[in-house]
Amino acid sequence: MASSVLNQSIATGHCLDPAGRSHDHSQLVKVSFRSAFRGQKFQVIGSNRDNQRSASLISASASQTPVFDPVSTPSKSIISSESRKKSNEAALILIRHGESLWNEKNLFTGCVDVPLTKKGIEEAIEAGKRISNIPIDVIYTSALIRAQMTAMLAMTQHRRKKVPIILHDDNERARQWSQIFSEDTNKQSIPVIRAWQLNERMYGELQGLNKQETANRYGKEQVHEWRRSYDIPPPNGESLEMCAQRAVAYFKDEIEPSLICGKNVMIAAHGNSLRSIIMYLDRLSSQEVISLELSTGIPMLYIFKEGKFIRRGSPVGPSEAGVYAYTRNLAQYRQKLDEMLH
Ligand SMILES: O=C(O)[C@H](O)COP(=O)(O)O
Repeated sequence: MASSVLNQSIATGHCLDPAGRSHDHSQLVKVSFRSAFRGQKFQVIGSNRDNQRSASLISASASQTPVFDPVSTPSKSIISSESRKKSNEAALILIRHGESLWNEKNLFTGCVDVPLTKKGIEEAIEAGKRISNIPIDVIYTSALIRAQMTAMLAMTQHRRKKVPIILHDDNERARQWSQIFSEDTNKQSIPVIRAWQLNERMYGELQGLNKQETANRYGKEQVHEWRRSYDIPPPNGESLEMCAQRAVAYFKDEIEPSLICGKNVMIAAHGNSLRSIIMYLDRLSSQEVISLELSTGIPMLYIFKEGKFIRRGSPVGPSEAGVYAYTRNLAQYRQKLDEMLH
């Protein structure tokens, strides 16, 4: 019986990515454990905070240089390992969940856990087609079903055909009972990490109210202020600033280390938790973020390279020959996928 022993070691603050390159992360705890993905050694990088258990999870063996992961074999590699190191980059895909049943009813949703509508399901599948050629090594979702549905439905369209598997590591039994006993199956899996920190902003006493009726009752300006100001919370709810304090902190502490180690990440979350993360990525002011709106189910691509986030726009469908969102590395990944699949 595979042990899912969690061996915890305080690292020297270095994360070794799969290619053996070390990245200095002072104050980081490197925790490695044989997880539910038996046999596949995972390197769990997380902040030194007491929430090590929710530390980022990156697969240490799934791929060497993630952008070339699924089909690269040394003989076929069209980029020398040296230039790979130089060109090491990571893709970050952000996607707001598809339309939910309460979006359809125009109700304030916040942290109420409602599923997608049929249209939302279709949006998630369409989003999956748009990112079907982009490498994904780990997926983060909020703890809410509408984000998890969006991620899983989108991944049904991915051409690499790896299987996204939601990690259940809330306790030792959950870890033990969700173990996988095949190395090959592990390699064909993508860990999905659920994090409440990525939940939609908590809308307090507006949750469940109709947005139009609320505007009629309290006035359009007041509702707009609650919905789109930076630091004014709805009654007993979270302001965007308060949402950012948890969502951006989680991104920096738990997700960014995976990107630094070259892992390609998808985050499926919510309008406001993603607005707060984009505010960080694009360095928007509290004034600029007010006008930032995210549509449901539209993927946005960033490239993380040399510590910077470069916004690449929203990838159009896989059929387009040369989409502006792709970088050279991503175009080569797509080419290698084509070779593998034909
Ligand atoms: O929580 C909700 O109601 C929506 O997901 C986002 O609402 P908002 O666009 O009013 O912030």
